[in-house]
Amino acid sequence: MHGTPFTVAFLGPLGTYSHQAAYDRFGNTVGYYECKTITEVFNAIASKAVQAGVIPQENSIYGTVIETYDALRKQNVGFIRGEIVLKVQHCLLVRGGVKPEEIQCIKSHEQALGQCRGFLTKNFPNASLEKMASTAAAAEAILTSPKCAAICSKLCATLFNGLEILYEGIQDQNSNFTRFHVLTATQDVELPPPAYPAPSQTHGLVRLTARRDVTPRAPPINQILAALDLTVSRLDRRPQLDSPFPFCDVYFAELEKGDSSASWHSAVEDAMKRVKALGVEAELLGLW
Ligand SMILES: O=C(O)C(=O)Cc1ccccc1
Repeated sequence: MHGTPFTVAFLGPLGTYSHQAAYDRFGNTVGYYECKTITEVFNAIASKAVQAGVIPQENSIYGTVIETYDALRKQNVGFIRGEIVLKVQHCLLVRGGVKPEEIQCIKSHEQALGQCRGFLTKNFPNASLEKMASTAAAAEAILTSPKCAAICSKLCATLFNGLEILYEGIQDQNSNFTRFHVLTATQDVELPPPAYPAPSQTHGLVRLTARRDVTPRAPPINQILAALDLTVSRLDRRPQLDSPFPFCDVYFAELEKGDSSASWHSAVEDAMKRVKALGVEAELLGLW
């Protein structure tokens, strides 16, 4: 008898950077499940329609992927189990034969539009910019919008018949990397081993919520970080949507293991206990 094949959700369609990142990690050992938005990837994991998902998290030029952190504010959002870093080289694609001077609009994912802002301002100051759900969705859309171009990967020129590359390497810095998270519904879902040697666990993500409606004298973030007393390698902040007070935030502290030989999991659990003793909510969103 065959079990359910291990299936990985990603922001589709085929040809997105998320697809490439997922393939780099899982290769042809798993089934794939295309989603239309990043939020849909989170939903597919939470509803157990898939066993894992790949989510873009940050880019070295344009920074945080906002939709990802907004989703990470929810309860039972899944658990981060790994990361994939992908080198990103953007191309400008058009329908075959379209000249640069004919381009009136440029479509892509907001991250890609942001990563190429300098190029777009210099070369297409009058074109309108249209945010799409993904880079490959933009490539697909220009098949039926001849006056538009798409920012996407070179791979899309092969995947979508009738498109050609007008410019290559158009992002504002030659060095451009996106980091993706591998998510499962819970910590105990068994992941297929990566083709490369699995790195030992050195990262953690903790969500920190100081609730002024519950604890009016909620401590400021510097006191919360001092109580964590671990290396915080990255800190993100998004508005707390259900707070009756304006300008209350949720913080996401990415932790990095130091030299200590103690168990990383228990070091993070102990740090969370110190934070909770201040009356602050601390939830573990990932260990990898
Ligand atoms: O739209 C895509 O291809 C994605 O996977 C999101 C994204 C967009 C731009 C750079 C990295 C990831």
